[in-house]
Order: sequence, then structure tokens, then C-alpha cells
Amino acid sequence: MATLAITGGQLLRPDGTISRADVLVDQDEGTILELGDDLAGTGDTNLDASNALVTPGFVNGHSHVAMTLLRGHADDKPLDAWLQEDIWPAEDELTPEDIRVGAELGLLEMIKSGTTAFADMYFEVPEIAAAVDTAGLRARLGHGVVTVAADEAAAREDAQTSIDVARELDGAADGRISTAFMPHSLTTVGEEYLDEFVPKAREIGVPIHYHANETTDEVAPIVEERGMRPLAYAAEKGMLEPEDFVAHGVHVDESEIELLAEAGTGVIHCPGSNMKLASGMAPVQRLLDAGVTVGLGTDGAASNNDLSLLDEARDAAMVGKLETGDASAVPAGAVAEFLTHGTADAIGLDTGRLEPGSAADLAVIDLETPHLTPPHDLVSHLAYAAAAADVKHTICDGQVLMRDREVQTLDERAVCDRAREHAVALVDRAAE
Ligand SMILES: N[C@@H](CCSC[C@H]1O[C@@H](n2cnc3c(=O)[nH]cnc32)[C@H](O)[C@@H]1O)C(=O)O
Ligand SMILES: [Zn+2]
Repeated sequence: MATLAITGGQLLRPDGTISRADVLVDQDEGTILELGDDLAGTGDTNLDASNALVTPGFVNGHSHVAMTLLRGHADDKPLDAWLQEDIWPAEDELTPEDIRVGAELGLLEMIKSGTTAFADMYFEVPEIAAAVDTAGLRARLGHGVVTVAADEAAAREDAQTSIDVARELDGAADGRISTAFMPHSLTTVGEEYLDEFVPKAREIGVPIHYHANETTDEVAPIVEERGMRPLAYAAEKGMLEPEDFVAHGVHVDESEIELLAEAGTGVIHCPGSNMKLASGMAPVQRLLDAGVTVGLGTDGAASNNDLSLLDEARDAAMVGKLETGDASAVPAGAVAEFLTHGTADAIGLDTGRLEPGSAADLAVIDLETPHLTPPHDLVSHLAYAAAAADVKHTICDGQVLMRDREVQTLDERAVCDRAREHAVALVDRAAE
């Protein structure tokens, strides 16, 4: 058995407290063997965590990782115009190789900012899975279905692809990859396709993930046409099960909050994207008060514009206070849960807690820097002051993905060079 010891650090425990502990990892099993006062010298390899905070690897509950190629391509527009005028035309030009290159760039950024697990909706998913396999992260992947502009044959094929991808890739990358059926949203996928394909997702036993109630423009047509709130419609379509999770949930009313709480369906809060596209402020504290499982996501890099969950954590705390007018809303402890097991639970991945037997997915945050001094409260630092560049080691499934800020599984220079070339060529093609 190969072992790894992470020694000298302060450890974020599943109950949200922080105390001194070393960690011993079984690298073959990818699990934590032991937590102890003095495990220095017990591992085959050692990572130094002195004057550092050891946390579960961060979990990104909603992303479109290959969209890194479109970072900075279209800014300062609302959702509908942004998608229709800029993003979808550029995405029409994406080749499978572009998606592989964009995914590698996104995964590089995730590793460098302490993220070890994520949920992702995109297309050419086998390319993304291959990148995840190489990079070493854990993921729940799915093919996003859009039927609005498609004829019936193309729409059914798109939905069938989402089912096939979910079936075929589940368990890939030595079990680090799981999947979901991913209709894009309740307004971009026709009812007949939900009726046909939601039961197929249930048959193969995968969760359903979709964008919901992101903007008022998405809520109004459903209320008008059907006389019911979008999430009541989702429940009627069988898309509000405990394993399912929706992105955004910005414009949800009390009846929908209750539906989510009763169903046990998770909500992935994406405050950066919601602010940038001016979509609105999700009622996160009310969701928490009602008992809804809330996670955190960056959304794609074209609406954020980075994939760092530490930025997202601070945004979540700040927006939570602004939305309620109450400075005690969405406190640091809640944000620490969003970063770790809160989001893992929402997307159904068994990670986010550091205890013997659990997944060895960890991030080590260097505290030896002015903006993380003094150490009154390290949970506060996690929520309000830490940044991506403070992450010095990242471990997933017992493997060291980054050591001393040096990524081990991807060649940083080569990935960035390739991404630059592919992104420039892509935007040129889209402009033709
Ligand atoms: N099969 C579809 C792709 C769907 S993937 C998921 C889609 O979600 C888009 N997307 C990214 N961020 C958001 C968001 O915040 N709301 C809605 N859609 C988004 C993204 O650009 C991508 O087109 C097609 O071929 O067009
Ligand atoms: Zn999205």
C-alpha cells in the first residue's frame, strides 16, 4: 500500500470546527486512513501543511468547464442576448478538440484553486471525460440538451445522446466519473422530450440536472402558459427527486422553496454568474432556513469569469447579506459547507468531509501571507479572505494533483498555449 502524509496543518472537520491534525492517506484506495497528532514520517511521501489550513477539496456544483475558451469573449449582456448573440454562435463552431483543450484549461484552473470535484453540463462529453481522467479530478458529467430551435429528429437525437452519455460514462476514470441526464432548462427543452426522456433517465438510474428559475424571463412564460410556477411544472414532469439538482434557483417563490425542501432536490447557487448577467439574487438564507440542500457553482468561465470557488464563496456570503438586508445571513460557516460537503451532497458525490474512511480529496491553503494574517478565525478566512493563489497542494482520490503550486497531472504551459491558439481560431471562425 502506498501512503501519503499531510502534516503540520490545521484541519477543517465535518462539523465545521478547525483543529490541529495530520492526515494519513491510503493512495491505493484513495481514502483517509487516519487523522492524528503526529503522523510525520509515517507516509511513503509527505506534504508539508505547517502554517496551512487543510480542507476537503472544494466542490463546484455547476460548470461548463470547456467554456474557458470563451472567457472574455462576450461580457456585459443579459442571459438571453448573451447566449443567442454571442455564446451559441461561437459554440456552433466548437470542435471536439477545442472542447478537450478548453476542458484542460478549466481543469488546470480548478486544480490551482483547490477544486477536486465538479458537476458539468456541456457537449462532446467524452472529450471532457478524457480530460478529467488525465487531470485526476472527480466529476459528474452530462450532455446538455436544447430542443427549442431543432426539428423533431434532431431534438430526439440530442436527448438520446444525453441518455447514452450518462449510461456509457458512468463509472469512467476508475470510478471518479459519474453522470446525469441534463436537459438545459425548462424553457429550452420541449415538454414532449421531457415526457419521453425523463423516464429513461430514471430507468438507467442517473440524476437529472438543469438550469431553473435563473431569470424572470424564464419564469414568466411558464407561469403564463401553464398557470403554474416552473418548479411545480418540474415536479409534474418527475424532475424534482432527491438525487436531482438545479442550477441557479434565483427567482423561486415560497411555494417553490417548500417544494424543493420536501423533494430534497439540491439548488446550486451561482452568485458570480447571477451578478454578472444581472439575473438577480437567489434567496439563499430562506432556502437554508427551509432545509433545502444548497451548493455552490461557478457556472461557465464566460459568465463569471473565473472558476475559483473561493471567489464564489465570498460572493455567496456578500450577496446573501445584501439580499436579506441582514449581515448575519449566509455566515462564514454556511459558506464553508457550500465549499465542501454541502455541494457534494447536492450533486450526489461522496466527498467533502475529512474523516477516516472518507475520500482523500483535499486542498491545502497557505496561511503565510499578509491577507490571511492574523489567524483569529480560519473559517472566516476561508469565506472572506482566501483566494485561489493561496492554495498550495491539491489532492484527489489520494493522488497529488498539485504540489507546492506545481500541477503534476497537466503541463501548465502547454495547456495554456494550446488554449490560446484554439480560442483565437474559434472566435475568428465564429466572426466569419
Ligand atoms: N446541446 C446544446 C448544448 C447545451 S450545453 C449547456 C449550455 O449552457 C449554456 N450556458 C452557460 N451558462 C449558462 C447559464 O447561466 N444559463 C443558461 N445556459 C448557460 C452553455 O453556453 C451551453 O450552450 C447545444 O448544442 O447548444
Ligand atoms: Zn450554467
